[in-house]
Amino acid sequence: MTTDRRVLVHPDKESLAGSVAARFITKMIDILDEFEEANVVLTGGTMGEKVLEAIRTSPASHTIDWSRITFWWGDERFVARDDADRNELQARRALLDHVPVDESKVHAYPAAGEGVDLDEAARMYARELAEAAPEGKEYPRFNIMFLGVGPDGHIASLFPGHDEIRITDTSVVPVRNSPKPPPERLSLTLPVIQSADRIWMVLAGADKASAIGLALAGASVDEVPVAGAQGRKRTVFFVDQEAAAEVPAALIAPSY
Ligand SMILES: O=C1O[C@H](COP(=O)(O)O)[C@@H](O)[C@H](O)[C@H]1O
Repeated sequence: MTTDRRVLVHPDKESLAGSVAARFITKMIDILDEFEEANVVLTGGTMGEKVLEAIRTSPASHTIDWSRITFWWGDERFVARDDADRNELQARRALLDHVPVDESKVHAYPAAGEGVDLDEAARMYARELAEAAPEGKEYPRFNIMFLGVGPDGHIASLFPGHDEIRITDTSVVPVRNSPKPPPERLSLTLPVIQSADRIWMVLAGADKASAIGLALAGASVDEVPVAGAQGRKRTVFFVDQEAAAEVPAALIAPSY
């Protein structure tokens, strides 16, 4: 894990989404030059969806060999598969339904109403991760993990002050009583998040400013979960100007 965290500030949501999309396409081409297969973790949330739309509409999106990317999600709302709240549905509509992915490599969480309860759903996703992992590991090596950040500092479905943020002995947790609806969710745990090579956080809006400010000022992970989001190689906050309002100037890298 590296402690180096960068903050790249963009004028608005549109330029932020476009810039992350361009970086994603370039980085994926590099990764797929180096490795046969890549693992990417998607996020729900407003900016997560906007970034996927920007990747889809980029004239360069066809330069990626989509069939060599395995997709995972950092978290999921435990609702019916066709519920508009579902992160999987949002990502499919924004990107996955429009590019030639290999459907066997799209690993969505189980959905509610399909005969599996929340606890079993968490165990099933943990097994899926383990089956795709290198020998002796519990989950794949994630090349890029996208994360959204809530106004309360939550990442994936790990909320401040809730037990799940402290769980380290499993890769996937069932979440009940989420402070943000819907109440039942599934989430990767913090050790899995911290195992990613690159964590790319995408967030915009004034309501996110204090979460990112506190995280970078050294708040505890228990109080502000995003403080614990650090990848092995790179950790980048892609933000708009409003979300950057409380970031110390010294931490802001030029973005172009
Ligand atoms: O519920 C969730 O919220 C966060 C952030 O969402 P936003 O709309 O405030 O950007 C997201 O990261 C997470 O994946 C999702 O399940």
